[in-house]
Amino acid sequence: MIIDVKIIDPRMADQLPQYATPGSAGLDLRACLDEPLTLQPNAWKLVSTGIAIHLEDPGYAALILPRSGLGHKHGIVLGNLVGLIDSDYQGQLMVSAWNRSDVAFTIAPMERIAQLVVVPVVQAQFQVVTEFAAASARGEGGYGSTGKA
Ligand SMILES: O=c1ccn([C@H]2C[C@H](O)[C@@H](COP(=O)(O)OP(=O)(O)OP(=O)(O)O)O2)c(=O)[nH]1
Ligand SMILES: [Mg+2]
Repeated sequence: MIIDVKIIDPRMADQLPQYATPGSAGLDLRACLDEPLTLQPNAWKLVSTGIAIHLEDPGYAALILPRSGLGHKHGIVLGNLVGLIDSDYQGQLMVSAWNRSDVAFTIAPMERIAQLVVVPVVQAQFQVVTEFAAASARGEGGYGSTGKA
């Protein structure tokens, strides 16, 4: 799939998001910073990526997800937990970097801080009913109704 990308910060021209391996699902996003950014414990900051994408087709969206190494080892996750990029969004991709740890962490300029996953999307339409046509095995059960183990 080809996605239009706009380079907002010229430093990103030769550092566009890439799949690290042939089987990667995520494209690493870099922190387009002028200087190192220190996030104190429990601080969060919106970080520019220096690029914009336009998916255009409403059959796609992109998700911004944490990188597992940064999240697990350093507590650097996302302030919005998951970022959803709409197919019609044309602005700069932004990463809400949140230091959920109790140790300060410094993000270096151009460091890979999160990853972008392009996913298919179905836009649903609602049809109002008073009863669902067929009873399911689950019915209204939820929130652990099937037991613990
Ligand atoms: O981590 C993120 C999340 C969102 N966005 C951009 C793309 C997305 O299409 C737009 C709106 O995001 P969302 O719909 O999640 O936010 P909202 O609070 O509902 O804002 P809006 O009223 O603009 O839809 O912001 C980012 O750049 N990074
Ligand atoms: Mg929205």
